[in-house]
Amino acid sequence: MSIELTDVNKIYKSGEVEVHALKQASIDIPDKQIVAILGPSGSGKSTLLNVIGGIDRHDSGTIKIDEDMLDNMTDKTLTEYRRHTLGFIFQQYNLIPTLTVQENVEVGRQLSQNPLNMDDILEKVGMLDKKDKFPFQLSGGEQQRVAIARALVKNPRLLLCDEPTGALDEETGKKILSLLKYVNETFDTTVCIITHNNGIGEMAHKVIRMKSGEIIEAYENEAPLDPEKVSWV
Ligand SMILES: Nc1ncnc2c1ncn2[C@@H]1O[C@H](COP(=O)(O)OP(=O)(O)OP(=O)(O)O)[C@@H](O)[C@H]1O
Repeated sequence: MSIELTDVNKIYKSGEVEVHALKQASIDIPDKQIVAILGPSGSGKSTLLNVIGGIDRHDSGTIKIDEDMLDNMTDKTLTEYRRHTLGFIFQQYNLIPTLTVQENVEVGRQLSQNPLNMDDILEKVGMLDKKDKFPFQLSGGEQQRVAIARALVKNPRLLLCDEPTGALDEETGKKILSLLKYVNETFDTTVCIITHNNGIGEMAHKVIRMKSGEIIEAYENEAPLDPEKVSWV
């Protein structure tokens, strides 16, 4: 799934104060790539992901996802787009504490018209043998695997990840990155990863660097590193 942003602006207003969270952002993300979005806190990374994911609307400019323009999509079409095309993964996993692993993943499956087989996905993320456990019985890395399974079972063409390893230690974080790479290669999923960790840029096909709402740098990596080999900062 390819993504093309042209001169995208997003301004948040609270009272008299305006925050220009995205300033004339233009970027191409080719299909089937892993993209790392880097930048300091408040630089606009989540805003960029949220407008691409149709969670938030941009104020001006154009966003094209494959051949579809998000700009004038009705709320209904945007909901369909989020439901059928996207998977989201967050730093805090957002699992439902009263549901088992299997039941949490079932929530994702129910949202899709074209879901993948639940046990296959649980096996691929290494959680099949723990499918009857509750989130509190799992480590952070295991909970993130379940969150990835919940996103993947929908069979999304685009996976949007906001600090997916932010709560994890280096060893576990690298395992999660390896899983994202595996997902990208196995399912041809385009994967966008927001991170403070510059090392994650080393495994991406493309790196986008943001500062104060602007995309200040974007480059392709000739030879993305294996996730196990990236530096961890
Ligand atoms: N809903 C909102 N209402 C008002 N201002 C917002 C809102 N969301 C974000 N902002 C502001 O927009 C700017 C960009 O925020 P954003 O969350 O996109 O940055 P970020 O790079 O993802 O930061 P972090 O790494 O801390 O998550 C910040 O100044 C933030 O305070």
